[in-house]
Amino acid sequence: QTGTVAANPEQYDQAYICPVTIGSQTLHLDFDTGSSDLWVFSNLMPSSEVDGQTEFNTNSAGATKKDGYTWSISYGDGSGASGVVYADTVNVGGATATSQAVEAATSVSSEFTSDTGSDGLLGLAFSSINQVKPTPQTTFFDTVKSSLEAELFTADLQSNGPGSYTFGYIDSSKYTGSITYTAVDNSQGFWGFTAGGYTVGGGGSNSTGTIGSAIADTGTSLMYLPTAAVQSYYSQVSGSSYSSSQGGYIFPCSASLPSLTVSIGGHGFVVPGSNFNYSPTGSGNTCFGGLQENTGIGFTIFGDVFLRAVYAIFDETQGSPRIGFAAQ
Ligand SMILES: CC1CCN(C(=N)N)CC1
Ligand SMILES: CC1CCN(C(=N)N)CC1
Repeated sequence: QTGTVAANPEQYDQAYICPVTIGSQTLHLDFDTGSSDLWVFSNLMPSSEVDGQTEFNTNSAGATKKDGYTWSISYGDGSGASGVVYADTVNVGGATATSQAVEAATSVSSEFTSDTGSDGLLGLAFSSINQVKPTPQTTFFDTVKSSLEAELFTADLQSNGPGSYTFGYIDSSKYTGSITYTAVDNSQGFWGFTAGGYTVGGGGSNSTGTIGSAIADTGTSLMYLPTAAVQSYYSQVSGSSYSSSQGGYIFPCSASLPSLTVSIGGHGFVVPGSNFNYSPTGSGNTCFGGLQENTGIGFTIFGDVFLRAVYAIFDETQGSPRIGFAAQ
């Protein structure tokens, strides 16, 4: 089997939300290659924590409670959720898991309550970091992968318009040139890979540094690189500065933004300058940069700002996992 589903950007491309059918309900979930739990708003939550989201009905005929199973998850930005566990049929664009662990929330943090476009998350990192106790559950991809035409999924994220995720096949209309594959280190549960050198702007203002280990993360909006690369980038953006009040680099919204070329698997991938204007700060006609320092996160993250510039293939067809990137 295969699946194809639209990836709809929230405001400022902050996250990508996809329709998922669970039993007879359709919920809109944030697909996240940086976590491994499929959790949903549910009828078990206090109404004070729900602001229009669709609630998974744990009383529906097809939902089977997994007695004694609970979950609790917290994300890098301090948000979090917790609850209990059911098994139900989950269909993502035609790819169907007949008995998938669906983590029904009994409580969510305010960040999720106010994220009115999202009814929960669908984790696509490795099942080794699933947060269900007493027994971790498999991700949707792990549950269905043996039944897919090919054991892979792909991400084509777009700005301000629908992109797509596919399960089980590569859509050759989504990229140009060839796919460059590189090995994945999943020892921490993420789609980890090694990135090489970088160049700011097309003018050959070559860098001397290399980026090193990184993760490909659809659930992170921005791109977080080592300080040296970030300082090198913003040194080419006139009027840019680090704003402690905004919590990152900002610049005049009218600034001309250079591209950033990153070498992965020996191929240079170009992120256009426009990708690095993330959103207005709301003050002084300054804008918040889509490239920020990785200090404090503990990971170099190739988030949506990078992933919008490529077609990404999350591939387990070779036995050990690999990730592929192609220009688009
Ligand atoms: C390493 C962190 C990256 C951001 N996260 C995520 N997309 N769920 C949390 C883990
Ligand atoms: C990876 C997750 C981080 C937390 N999120 C949020 N605050 N809306 C959702 C995505």
